[in-house]
Amino acid sequence: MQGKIIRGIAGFYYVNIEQKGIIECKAKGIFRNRKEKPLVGDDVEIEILDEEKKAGNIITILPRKNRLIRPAVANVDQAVVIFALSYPKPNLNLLDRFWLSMEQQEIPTIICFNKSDDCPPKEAAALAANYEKSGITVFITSTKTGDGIADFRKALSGKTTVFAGPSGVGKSSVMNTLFPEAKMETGEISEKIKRGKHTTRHSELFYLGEDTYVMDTPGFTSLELPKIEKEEIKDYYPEFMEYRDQCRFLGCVHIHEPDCCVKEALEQGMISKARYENYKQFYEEISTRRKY
Ligand SMILES: Nc1nc2c(ncn2[C@@H]2O[C@H](COP(=O)(O)OP(=O)(O)OP(=O)(O)O)[C@@H](O)[C@H]2O)c(=O)[nH]1
Ligand SMILES: [Zn+2]
Repeated sequence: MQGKIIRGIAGFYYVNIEQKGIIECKAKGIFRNRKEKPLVGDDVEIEILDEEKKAGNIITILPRKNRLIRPAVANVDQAVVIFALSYPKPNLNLLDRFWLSMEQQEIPTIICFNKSDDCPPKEAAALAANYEKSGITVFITSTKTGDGIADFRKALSGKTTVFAGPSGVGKSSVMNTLFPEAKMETGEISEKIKRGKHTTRHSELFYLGEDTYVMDTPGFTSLELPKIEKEEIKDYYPEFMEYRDQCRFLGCVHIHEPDCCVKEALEQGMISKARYENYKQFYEEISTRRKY
């Protein structure tokens, strides 16, 4: 029987089986011998030992698509970074950092700007456009009015998604609004998520029905840039792509070089100034970091 590990505590792994529920499993000795440790998010093959007690054994870990270190989770389909449109004011530098860090790990990332009820629609649309121009998917939502929730929900359906965002942007509210039935099934999802966040360090997936899983990560206020070369950062900016072959220098990083088409596009307003300024800052940050 096949399922997914949703949490692991003290040698027990809790495996969710579609239509059947959660089975408490032990990992058989073979894994310990091979130093192969099951991870939250792993798809596993299990055998049921006791139907009534819902107890079983993990027999095989199916091949992992990917794994994140922080939070520790396997088989992530995508990440969602949530910011509020009003309060706390969106920190776009942090947003771009997060996006860069996820993309570098090959995890597709989408953006959710919440609290649209508290922001002039024009302002929200302009902000979203900066990212959409770069080929990034943006959802604008409000848990107060329900704006954008149905579309956002579709984007999560059937996937395993890691949520991240600073404290107070409405992560718990969004999850509760997206999946009210999960709230009923699992008790207070927001309470559970909060508890997981503040009192324990282990990661936990929440099953929201129909092969849909989410994981909340602790609200972050800063984020170290991933370990990449400064010359590589530009490759994570899809909006630079169409210009890069036109720059005078091969391998132009679009900062100090003459005849740089990215800088020209910036001056003509084709590229978001905020995104570019963050790019420059990341470049400089990595340059100085490499001196140490
Ligand atoms: N105006 C407005 N307020 C919202 C919206 N969504 C959430 N809030 C409010 O924002 C505050 C924070 O919401 P939470 O859901 O607790 O935010 P969180 O991101 O989970 O916060 P942490 O648990 O601290 O990480 C609460 O007072 C919510 O009522 C929204 O769409 N519009
Ligand atoms: Zn250039």
